[in-house]
Amino acid sequence: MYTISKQFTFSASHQLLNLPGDHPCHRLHGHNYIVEIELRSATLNSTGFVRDYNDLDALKQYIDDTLDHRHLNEVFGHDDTTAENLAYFLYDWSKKQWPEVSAVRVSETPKTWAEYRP
Ligand SMILES: Nc1nc2c(c(=O)[nH]1)N=C([C@H](O)[C@H](O)COP(=O)(O)OP(=O)(O)OP(=O)(O)O)CN2
Ligand SMILES: [Zn+2]
Repeated sequence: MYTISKQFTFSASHQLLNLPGDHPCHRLHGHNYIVEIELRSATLNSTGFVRDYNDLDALKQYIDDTLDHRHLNEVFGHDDTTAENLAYFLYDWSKKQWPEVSAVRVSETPKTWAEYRP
């Protein structure tokens, strides 16, 4: 099995309003998010790729258009704007574009990663 991955970044604000009021993440704050998309395949195409990394530029465009420099609670229309939910949201969109997508990971801080992998 072959696995490839590519990272994308965006900046956004959010508030986890379902946390207790004294939790720091209840307050308005922002992150420089890192999104990592993973694709898997048992075979390679005629070029020797699982898929050309350049094909994934559509995800960069989607992230720029929908998430970058936005308030995530407004984008999603709810207050559970967690890294887990972001990972699922971006997995769901990406899987519809590229069937080889196997997981999406989201980092909010240098020490944290959340992953959605069905
Ligand atoms: N399972 C999750 N836990 C938390 C999430 C999340 O999305 N999933 N999000 C947050 C906050 O939005 C933010 O990411 C804070 O994370 P945290 O690691 O607490 O960041 P800090 O910099 O404050 O932590 P240090 O321990 O000082 O590094 C919270 N939890
Ligand atoms: Zn946060």
